[in-house]
Amino acid sequence: MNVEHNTVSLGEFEFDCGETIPDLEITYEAYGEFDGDNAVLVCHALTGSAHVAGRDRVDSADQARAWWDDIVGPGKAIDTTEYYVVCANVPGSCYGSTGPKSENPETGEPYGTDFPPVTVTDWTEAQRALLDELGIPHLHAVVGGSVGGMNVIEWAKRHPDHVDRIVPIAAAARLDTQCLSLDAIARRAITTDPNWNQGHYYGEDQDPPSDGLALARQLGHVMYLSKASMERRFGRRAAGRDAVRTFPTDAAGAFFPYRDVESYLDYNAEKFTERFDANSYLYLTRAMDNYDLAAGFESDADALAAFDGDALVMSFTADWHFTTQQAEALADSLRAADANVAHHVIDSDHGHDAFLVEPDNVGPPLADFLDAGVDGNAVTDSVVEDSQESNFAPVHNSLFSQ
Ligand SMILES: CC(=O)SCCNC(=O)CCNC(=O)[C@H](O)C(C)(C)COP(=O)(O)OP(=O)(O)OC[C@H]1O[C@@H](n2cnc3c(N)ncnc32)[C@H](O)[C@@H]1OP(=O)(O)O
Ligand SMILES: N[C@@H](CCO)C(=O)O
Repeated sequence: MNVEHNTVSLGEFEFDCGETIPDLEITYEAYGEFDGDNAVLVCHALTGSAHVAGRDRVDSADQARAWWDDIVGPGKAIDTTEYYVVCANVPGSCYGSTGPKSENPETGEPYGTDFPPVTVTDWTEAQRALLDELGIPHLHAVVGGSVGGMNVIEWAKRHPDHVDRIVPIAAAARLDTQCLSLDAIARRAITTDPNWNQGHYYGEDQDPPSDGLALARQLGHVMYLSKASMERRFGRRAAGRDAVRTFPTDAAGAFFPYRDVESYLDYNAEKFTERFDANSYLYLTRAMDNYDLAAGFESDADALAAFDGDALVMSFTADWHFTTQQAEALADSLRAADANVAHHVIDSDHGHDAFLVEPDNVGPPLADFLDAGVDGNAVTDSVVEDSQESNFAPVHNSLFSQ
């Protein structure tokens, strides 16, 4: 697979908030050959990177490495022998693009929390500027999951003439209140860690706020799983004898079992603190929380009114972070905007991260949609019940199925 891995300087960048930095660098990866009209932009999720595919390419255990390798590659759903696939690390992140841990050229020190607040709009405009730099005026499609799906719909809102097809997966026009509250608690875990130091913890003699970041991630990780899958996978059982608690407990606490689910969350949180920057976690969760498709317009449909391409909205039945009903509301707004829309509901009990780990379910409709739009063979359009009390099961999925 032909892969470019580069960091480009986009020069002075004005953020949505009005602040500027003298130079925004964007790290991106591109796969395949550009033929003028085959570009597909992939938008990564909260803690993802530009490294969307090619698991064997670098020796790293980082979970953000090749995070959609089952979906992107030669002969895969986003076929790199057919499409020129670009994925860029978003501003504010910590995987190469400029963010809080980058050096502020004015001080020679890391920006820390002097870095301007970032929004999903900033990510979209940075991607637009990157594509200009790469000589790509028009996109065949923009695809992304989770907050990457918000990034996708922001493309349809801001650059409706620059993209033919959009695929927001496990996404919504805005986060619900429960998720906002969990994100706020997660940020509090970071900012109350004594090592956080108002976001200036990058000195050689300083430790990062790893305890706060680990807690924040554990809250996030629970949001990405479902009640049923956690029950099935861990139940109430105690962790194996080899499991090691990663934080101290008291003598009374040691009387009770260290549970398998705790071990799982602890292990993954520790791994996460090795790969992600706490300030970036603050910045990117705020961008996600702040996102509101209707901002500046009367409604979501108004915000999307200029987009008349094809849209494949994909959702998962057990995703409570971005529910199937929120996805249906987004699909309805796209329908009202006269786009060709299919809402493909995947019956899965994995939860939100199903978009990362169920390539057999995600791949076929995605591949067929990229090829033929909403008329693609594996693309279905499900009717979703309106009620908050429903179990989100699709009533039928026949409109576009064979
Ligand atoms: C674009 C992006 O989204 S990049 C970020 C990717 N997503 C995340 O990081 C979200 C949180 N992570 C996850 O949900 C998962 O790790 C995923 C989605 C990345 C992968 O899911 P799966 O393939 O099902 O992995 P699974 O959850 O089984 O295991 C994850 C790790 O926990 C370990 N683990 C599993 N059970 C236990 C347990 N009881 N105790 C301790 N560790 C455990 C596994 O050995 C594995 O370790 P490894 O990463 O060192 O190989
Ligand atoms: N688990 C994914 C999706 C979060 O929305 C991530 O960490 O990026």
